[in-house]
Amino acid sequence: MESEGEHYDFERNVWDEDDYGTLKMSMAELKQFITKSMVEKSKLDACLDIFLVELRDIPNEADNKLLDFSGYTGKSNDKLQHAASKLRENIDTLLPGFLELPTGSNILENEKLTEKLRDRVDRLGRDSLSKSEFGTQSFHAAQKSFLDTLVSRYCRQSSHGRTNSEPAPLSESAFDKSCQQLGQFISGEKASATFACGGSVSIGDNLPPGTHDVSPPVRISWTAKDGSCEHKAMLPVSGSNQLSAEQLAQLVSDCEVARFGKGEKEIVDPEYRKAGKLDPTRFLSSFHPANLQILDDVEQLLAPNFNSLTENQLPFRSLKAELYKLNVYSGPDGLFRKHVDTPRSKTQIGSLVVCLPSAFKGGRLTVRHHGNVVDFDWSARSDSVIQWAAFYSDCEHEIKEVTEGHRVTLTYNLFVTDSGCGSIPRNVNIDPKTLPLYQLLRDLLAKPGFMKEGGILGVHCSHAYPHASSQAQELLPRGLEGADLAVYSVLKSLGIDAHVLPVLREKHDDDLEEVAVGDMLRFLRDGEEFEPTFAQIPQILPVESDLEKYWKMLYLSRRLHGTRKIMQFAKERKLMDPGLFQDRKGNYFGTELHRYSVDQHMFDMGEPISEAVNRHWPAQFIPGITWISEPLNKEMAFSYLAEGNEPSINTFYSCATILAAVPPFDQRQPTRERDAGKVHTDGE
Ligand SMILES: O=C(O)CCC(=O)C(=O)O
Ligand SMILES: [Fe+2]
Repeated sequence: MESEGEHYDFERNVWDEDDYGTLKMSMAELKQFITKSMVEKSKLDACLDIFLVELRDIPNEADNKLLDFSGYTGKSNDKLQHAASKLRENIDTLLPGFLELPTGSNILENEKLTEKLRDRVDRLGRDSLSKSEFGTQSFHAAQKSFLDTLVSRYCRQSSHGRTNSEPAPLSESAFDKSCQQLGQFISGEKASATFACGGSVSIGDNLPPGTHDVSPPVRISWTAKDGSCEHKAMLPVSGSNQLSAEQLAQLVSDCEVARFGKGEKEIVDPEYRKAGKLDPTRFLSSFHPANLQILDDVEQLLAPNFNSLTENQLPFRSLKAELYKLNVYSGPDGLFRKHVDTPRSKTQIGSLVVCLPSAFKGGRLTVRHHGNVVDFDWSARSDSVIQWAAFYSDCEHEIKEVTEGHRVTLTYNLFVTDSGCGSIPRNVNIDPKTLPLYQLLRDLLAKPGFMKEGGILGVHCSHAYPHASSQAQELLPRGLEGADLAVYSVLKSLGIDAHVLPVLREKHDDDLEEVAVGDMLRFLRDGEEFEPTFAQIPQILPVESDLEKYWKMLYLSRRLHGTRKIMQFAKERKLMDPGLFQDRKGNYFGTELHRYSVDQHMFDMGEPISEAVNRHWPAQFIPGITWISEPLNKEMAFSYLAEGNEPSINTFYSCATILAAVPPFDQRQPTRERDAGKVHTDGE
């Protein structure tokens, strides 16, 4: 590592204390030169790849020697010539003047071009040119979506006459502030992103045993006020059923006046709380939140186990709900003003309110936490579904006036218990719109300046998951917890393509960086031109027939060597905002949640990381990510034996991330108000 004050010695390609006069070129010129050179290289490679894919499908007598043109005879030769003329046309389109060929001459006899073709074949590796793989390599949906986002951002930024690196219209500081705000919201033990959540369950008759997401009508029985007899009611009250309407009225009249705690005392004050109550000693209900997975959902979101995991283990924790009261808030003026519930014990973490199906108007529940607000307005569907909300104990909340009907709720105190049994991940029934994060993200995406041309948002998972285990594919994203679950389901509900993917923790390619930065520094000092070097991950992209798009895909998936060092150099010499190179910085993401593997073969110690990644851990390089949280929980990704002075084991680690492809502003879905509904977090 270089410390402050050290400098780079051009001649010896090392950093030392010597100083080095004035620079002939600026960082901006360096960047421009590199971009131009990489763009040209990508354009040429795009033309060559498209040609090679065509060539591969033409029968050739010179077995497998793709570039031995004498092996193509008869019809094959016709096809070859056709492919060649297309190659020529493509090169003339993308790189006019490059070929310097007289019209009519044969492009395949051009030395410069055949050399480039041979280089390209070598680079791709002869194996990958074998029929089955080259050009048709199956591409994961996630990779495709991120590549598309990158390409579209690149096109839109260049067509607006700005360079890639200039800040988007939202000023850089405003953008950073938004991201910071988002980051604070989702990290930390009691992240604001998850202070409350809610959902709904529909009602059905004659359900098969084992139904978890639909509830039968709810039966309630209670003792009369004077204890003389038992009454029963069924909710919802069906329209024409006079009898059940009377039963509901009976329930309301059998309630006692609800009190509330003020200091040490429990008092009655209809200005502050106007409601009826039944204590659990007086009633029974057929409803239990555990039967409908409500408790599991709440547990996954509000009570994940923080930082208490050993590697590769499933989190165990459990949430218990204790029935506290049945309450009725009736029109025209039932209400409960702002208050915080009194925790019943140290292990209580929150409250659960379940609103039984009974028609009413008004009665909105508002929950607040550190300046964030979530509303639960249940009136619209109050007659037909069960609706619920859960929130942390320290949240202030209130119920606005019920203007008509009866708002019947069951309230529960939520406790955490030390151990439970590991739960199998499943679909979550929480409505993302009820999550505090929903509003924040929706508002952010509604700003034209926020990622105006689209972009990629990266969030490191804040909980530990066995993301490199053999069960990882089944576990995630369904088993996401707390803030991670909130981020993922809110993004999805806002129409943003999000995926849980591993990101490689990198060791630096110091040798490569050193050589590459030497070239860059010589350019700065003397204006000496050079060929930028880069890593290519994945080695082969699916060859696009859309030439424009394909070369851009190649360009953006190439990682420039020397980026890290040149940024450091610029920073030390205060040359300019090293952010100019920021958009070339990026990370390697697994194409899916790979299972940890060990390769028994011996490899060269000094081999570039990209080679190891291409061989062991199918990945994609994604530059210019906007990270909004720090990496926390790493797991081993892959290991291999490396041959150096002594053989050693080289291990790479990865972290689980949620990666989101944010479309450009004009392509974002306007957020329609949707019904509170089920969110599938199983991928689609
Ligand atoms: O019914 C509700 O929505 C909340 C009730 C409540 O806040 C309470 O009982 O403490
Ligand atoms: Fe309350």
